[in-house]
Amino acid sequence: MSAPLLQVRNLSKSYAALKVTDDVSLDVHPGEIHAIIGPNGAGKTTLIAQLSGQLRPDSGHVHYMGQDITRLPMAARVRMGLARSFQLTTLLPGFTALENVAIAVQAREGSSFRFFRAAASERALNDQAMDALRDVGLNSRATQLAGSLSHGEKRQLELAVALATRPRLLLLDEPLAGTGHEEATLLIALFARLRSRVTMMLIEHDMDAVFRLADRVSVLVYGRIIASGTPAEMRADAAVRAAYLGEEEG
Ligand SMILES: Nc1ncnc2c1ncn2[C@@H]1O[C@H](COP(=O)(O)OP(=O)(O)OP(=O)(O)O)[C@@H](O)[C@H]1O
Repeated sequence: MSAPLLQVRNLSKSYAALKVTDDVSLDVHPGEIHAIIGPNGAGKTTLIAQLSGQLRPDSGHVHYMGQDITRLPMAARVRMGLARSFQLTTLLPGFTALENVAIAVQAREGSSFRFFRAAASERALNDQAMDALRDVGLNSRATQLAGSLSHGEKRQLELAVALATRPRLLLLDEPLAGTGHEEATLLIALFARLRSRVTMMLIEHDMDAVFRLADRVSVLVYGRIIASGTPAEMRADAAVRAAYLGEEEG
């Protein structure tokens, strides 16, 4: 197996007496979709926040592409290709879908666009933004205001914004939350299509999506990883069923 793209070692984080991340170690390999599942409040979002650089762990290490990034700020991680797909709140509702993505492209490219003349620069920006919209199947909605898009389309746009930073590893926090069956099916197909281009870590409550998409699943309960393996292994694991899947069935 190839060297891990992401290595998490003994990561811990507490809020007062509450251990939200408790000695977490896991590997994410290039090309895989690695799902993190667990009951509400298990610490999934807090874990992703420590991987994206939004939150400092109390102890432990995060290595990305062989480099210790534990203390790197989020912007530096994004430049290295480690991006988090943000929640809908970060979309700008009064701007078009294309503008929302163009802003993300500009943030990534930064100064490199200053070398172009204004008109050429704008065209180059829009071309890249349009590519990202096409990647998520939203090109026909480019001129619509983000605020006027349906919930599922906003989720697609959120993904286009993340893809515009050209990530190697994309951290996805409940990308299907709030979507209907049809929207979820479309997004699942989209992630399946993207898997050849980008490695993904996926937090998701939709077990159907997890078992369809994930190559590996890690199960988090009270901040600890209690099991890690293929979806089939996790489905058959008694501790996992008791801690989580059983709860769903109940
Ligand atoms: N800033 C904070 N201060 C104190 N406690 C916090 C803080 N952020 C999160 N927590 C607590 O940490 C625990 C883990 O929260 P987290 O949001 O990471 O869980 P989760 O697994 O993502 O949950 P869900 O599936 O409901 O989104 C929860 O008990 C939560 O109340």
